[in-house]
Amino acid sequence: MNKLTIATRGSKLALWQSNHIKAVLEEQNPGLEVDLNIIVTTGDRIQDRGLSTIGGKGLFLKELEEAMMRGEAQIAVHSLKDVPTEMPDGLLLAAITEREDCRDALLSEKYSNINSLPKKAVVGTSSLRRRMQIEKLRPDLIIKDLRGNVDTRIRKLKEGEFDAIILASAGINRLSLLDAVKHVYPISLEEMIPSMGQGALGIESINDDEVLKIVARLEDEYSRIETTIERAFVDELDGGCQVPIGVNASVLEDGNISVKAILGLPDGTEVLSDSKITSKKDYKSVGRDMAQEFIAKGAKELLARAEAMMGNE
Ligand SMILES: NCc1[nH]cc(CCC(=O)O)c1CC(=O)O
Repeated sequence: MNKLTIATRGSKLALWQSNHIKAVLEEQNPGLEVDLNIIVTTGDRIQDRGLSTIGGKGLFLKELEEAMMRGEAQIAVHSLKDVPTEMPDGLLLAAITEREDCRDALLSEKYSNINSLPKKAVVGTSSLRRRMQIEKLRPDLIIKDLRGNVDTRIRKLKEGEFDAIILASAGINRLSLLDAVKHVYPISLEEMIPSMGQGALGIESINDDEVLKIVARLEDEYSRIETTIERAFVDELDGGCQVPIGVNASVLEDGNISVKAILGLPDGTEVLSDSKITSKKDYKSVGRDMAQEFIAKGAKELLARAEAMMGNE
């Protein structure tokens, strides 16, 4: 094989990620030429409504997957957190890369962390998961919807529409935006649990031995273990990426795994959360087991109520 095409969205972050994988693949496979096929997805086109109100899974993937099915690309590079837990027939989540910082970050021109935000400060996020957790920490803040790609969100912060916004650290680091905003505060996992897969790239591939062999070298063992737990948890709860669920698994220095999860109402008034340390040998079952414990405590009912609230927003 001497040529491989990556289907990619055209946002700065998507292009950075795809170009990064292109560079790694070309380095690992001398003689291989990798090119990008840039495609506009439904998620990119719909900018006026909160994505959480549109519903539907995989809004950022559909057109990329269709291009792969038509043979116009062999792989797609995604932020793993945007990849639904169920893959379409014929396509595989062939590799999961080493994680960037998986935490969320608070960005502000005025305040250096969550505690120093004054009462009624306006915080921007369109993520129900982030909203739920910031409301739980600081019910006195005002949360306002914030859509758009990373650049747009930072511009709106700088224009003064918000006192602070929340973004994924991974996106900020990849786009070298640490200096674009005065304060970038990484929110600890104790304060805010990230989304499943946050910080990792998922390489989606056609089911072709030659392609799979090339892609397999992008795989990171710990990243696969951690995100397998996170994705199993969300899958068992039937949640997509637009639901208020935070879940994180982290392999610790001693080889055990710390797992934390939270879900509830987007206004933070009712949440279920849990954290545990588990052995690495249980990684295939721990996500589903933990989800079942949440379900026994009423998680499904809570998520149904969360969904009903979203519809009314
Ligand atoms: N929701 C969009 C999205 N998908 C992936 C990232 C960041 C990169 C990552 O988490 O891997 C972002 C931006 C954000 O949430 O701030």
